[in-house]
Amino acid sequence: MCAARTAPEDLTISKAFDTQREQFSVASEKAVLVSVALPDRPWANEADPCDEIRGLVESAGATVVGQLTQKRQDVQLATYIGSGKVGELRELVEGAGADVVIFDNDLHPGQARNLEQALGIKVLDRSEVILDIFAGRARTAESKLQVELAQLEYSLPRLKQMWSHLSRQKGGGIGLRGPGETQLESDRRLVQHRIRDLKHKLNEVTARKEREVKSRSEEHTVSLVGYTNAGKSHLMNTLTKADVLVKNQLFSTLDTRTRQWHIRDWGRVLLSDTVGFIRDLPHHLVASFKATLSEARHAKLLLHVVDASSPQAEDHIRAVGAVLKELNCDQKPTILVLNKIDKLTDRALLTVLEAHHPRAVAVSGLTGEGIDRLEEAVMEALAAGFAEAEIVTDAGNGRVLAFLNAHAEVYRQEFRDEANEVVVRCHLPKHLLHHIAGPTVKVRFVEREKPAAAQAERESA
Ligand SMILES: Nc1nc2c(ncn2[C@@H]2O[C@H](COP(=O)(O)OP(=O)(O)OP(=O)(O)O)[C@@H](O)[C@H]2O)c(=O)[nH]1
Ligand SMILES: [Mg+2]
Repeated sequence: MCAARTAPEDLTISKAFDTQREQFSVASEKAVLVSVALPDRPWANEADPCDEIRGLVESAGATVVGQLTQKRQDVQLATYIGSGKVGELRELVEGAGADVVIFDNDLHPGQARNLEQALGIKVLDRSEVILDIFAGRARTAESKLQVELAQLEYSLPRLKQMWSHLSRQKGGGIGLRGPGETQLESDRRLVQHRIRDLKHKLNEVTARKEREVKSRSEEHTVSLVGYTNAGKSHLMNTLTKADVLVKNQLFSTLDTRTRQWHIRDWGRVLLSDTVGFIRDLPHHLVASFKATLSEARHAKLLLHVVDASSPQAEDHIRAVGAVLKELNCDQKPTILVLNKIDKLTDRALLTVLEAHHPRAVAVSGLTGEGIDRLEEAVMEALAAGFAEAEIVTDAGNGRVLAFLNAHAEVYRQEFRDEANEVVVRCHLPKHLLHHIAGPTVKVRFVEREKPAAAQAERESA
């Protein structure tokens, strides 16, 4: 339920939110990175443990001025890293004149607060940086709502830390006493109120999107999913001759784009490009982006794009698998697309990936290599849910004839006057067959026939 909002509350919350955005934003700041390996969260790249967080921080607009790494058996409750390392970090921060420390790990609000007290500058974690990038890139009303919701849900348990920041900046003490405590309570209520309001708005967007997506349920819908920067948007442009944004940065795409893809000998497919995933994607973001991800959730087929030239390709495949599971998409027909093969200096890496994923298709969105094999694999996968059929029914069975004309690809319709029946030769989704079942309907499965239009196109080529 969403209570009616009043204008002044709106004003207050947006101010509080702006302050919080400012606190969490790292654009044009000098950052020191910290990456901690734990037994259940080892480094993806031992040779350069800060590789990914550096990419994220630079994508957010900050400059990296130093880094600190440590392997630990467990987390130090108060400050995540031990007191010796905190001292080392303080020296690094002072020496480099840093404005912010960014952890590649997720911190509890109390840990961030304690670290800020010890270091004297702001301390952010990986999720906050990802949220900051999303906030900076959100362009449509929908993605702005989604990002704001994710940020507020993330910030709610951290409001106290935010207020201690403000009180320190204003020359006050660190602890929250008296009026600060009251303000904290009222902010908490405002944030909760705004969260309810945003959820309500987003539920409406999600419901509308689901209706739109379902109205295309008879179409061949295919979604590109994959790790951020894997080349999804580039592949979309190559396949559909579209012109969507392609950039060598993390999270270029935040909104879904759908374009027509004409596959030779098959026909039209609707291809969607969507937001990229990353390991440990903040849970709130996945939940908030449900509307944007609805194309992927309802697609008949997923193309899981991976940057095969990355030494972390297997980690990326696993991380994407985890997000797909969270979206209940892990049982969907999926083709693994090993992209950027033009970039591979050592083709042995591709051989290893292909050995692990024998059904994967290797392509280059850049040079077009392998695209014909990808088209074949897509046709094969889409055809698995379809049947070629010859359907015989009474000539007067208008319901079945209308249904077939609306939902199937009808090649021929032949009336047999002597038997007063009609034979329809068509291609249709198997799950629709039960809609036409009845005592006067006979279905016979036959060999696939090329669609007339595709056949003509092939002959003229
Ligand atoms: N060499 C090479 N580079 C590629 C290929 N495909 C994409 N790229 C480059 O990889 C970078 C990322 O490409 P995008 O298509 O924006 O990646 P994305 O998966 O859509 O990324 P997000 O939207 O951020 O999730 C760009 O610099 C592309 O030019 C490829 O096949 N080969
Ligand atoms: Mg993209």
